[in-house]
Amino acid sequence: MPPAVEYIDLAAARAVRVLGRGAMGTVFLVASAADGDSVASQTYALKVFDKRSVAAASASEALRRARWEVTVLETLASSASQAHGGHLPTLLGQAETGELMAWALPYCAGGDLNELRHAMPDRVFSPDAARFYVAEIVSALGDLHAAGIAYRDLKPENVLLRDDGHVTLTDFDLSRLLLPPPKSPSSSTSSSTSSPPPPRRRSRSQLRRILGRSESATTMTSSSSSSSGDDAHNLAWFLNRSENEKLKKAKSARVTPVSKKKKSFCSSPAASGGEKSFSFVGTEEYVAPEVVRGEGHEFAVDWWALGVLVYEMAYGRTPFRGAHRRETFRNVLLREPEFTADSRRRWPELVDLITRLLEKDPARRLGFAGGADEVRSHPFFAGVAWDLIGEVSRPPYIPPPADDDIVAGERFSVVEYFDKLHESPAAAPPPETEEEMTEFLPEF
Ligand SMILES: Nc1ncnc2c1ncn2[C@@H]1O[C@H](COP(=O)(O)OP(=O)(O)OP(=O)(O)O)[C@@H](O)[C@H]1O
Repeated sequence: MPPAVEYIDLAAARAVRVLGRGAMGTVFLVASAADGDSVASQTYALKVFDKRSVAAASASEALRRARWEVTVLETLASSASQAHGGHLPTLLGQAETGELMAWALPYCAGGDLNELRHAMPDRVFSPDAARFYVAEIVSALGDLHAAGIAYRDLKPENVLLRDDGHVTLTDFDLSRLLLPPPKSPSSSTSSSTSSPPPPRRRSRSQLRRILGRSESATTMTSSSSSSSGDDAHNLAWFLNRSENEKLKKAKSARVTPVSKKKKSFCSSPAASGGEKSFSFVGTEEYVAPEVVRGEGHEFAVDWWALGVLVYEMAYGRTPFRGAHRRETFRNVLLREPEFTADSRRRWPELVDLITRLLEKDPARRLGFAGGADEVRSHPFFAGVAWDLIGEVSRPPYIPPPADDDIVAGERFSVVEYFDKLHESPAAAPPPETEEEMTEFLPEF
């Protein structure tokens, strides 16, 4: 792990390229010339929120959200819970000026799990490859939950691959601090659990408003329903990253209707200390039924999202996706995931894992009672050396060594990049309108 640093001199930060853009900002690959031990001599990802990029009415909320992400990363840094292999990012440093807020994270050279899936034959992972990645994600979620953080945005695009091929979760602006789950003495099954407190359901009209809020479909490119062949390890063409960029799926639509106007059905306890959150956030294909229903939710939403993710890894599509949001949510509430007869016969443990994670009643869901330990003890993971995961297990795919750009490519100033955007407004992305921003704002 690179050493933690506390301060980044933004004026000196030189970027090799833009790694990605999201609702919260632009992520740069920074690889400045070596000048000692400072962060400026390292290669790292710098996430930058431009305070000028949002409409004034939304600026304070957006800034609060950026700060929240840094707070979560700081919480992780001070948490002793990363016991199973360090699959959560290390906050390397941060900086803030009048215009920009920035924080540095280790650079993940291997892209994300969604890109990698698209590089697979039939766009699905073999059960062995899936087991490797899912085991590391379970470890990451276990560490997060132990730190009292519900992730609430698990999806393949947020699972990044480090240069050693192991995974790191990213994007914590929708995360929520809750009371950590009590330690379970054993990995008991969910059937022995008590029921959760009485749910606070949405009224029928509130539910109708949510279901009817948008008819736009998410963008998914893969529709294969066959399971992986044994050649899923053939990743040769994935090494051609520029080719792979063309296949990158558009980010799944996020669901965060939390504008002030809509708070009537987003009432929540305080940001920390509450055992449940009532806000309505996530990405629609991964959102758990209790979130759609407006019941209080907690760590179990992450185990639901894991079930969706495992299904997608195995089948090349998410299990509940409808033609539009209303249909997706209806499917989440009412439909059971479909499995091919072939996969039931060949990989019964995988099918059982998905079925138990996609249990609609959170109190009966795998992981609800016994947390990550309960998930780890599922037969699908038989043989996984949990204590050594991240150290000795061999990733199915190792990204190529640092590209030439990092070693000798041109650099540009991060500060000037944003200044230029605002000098020539035509080149700048339009500021978010208040309505657009309401899609992104987490409730605090
Ligand atoms: N540490 C990293 N290493 C390499 N690439 C990264 C890293 N962090 C982020 N990226 C790239 O930048 C993109 C945007 O990052 P991220 O998802 O954190 O931003 P965001 O603004 O929070 O996005 P969202 O719209 O999902 O909230 C990612 O999809 C990924 O491609």
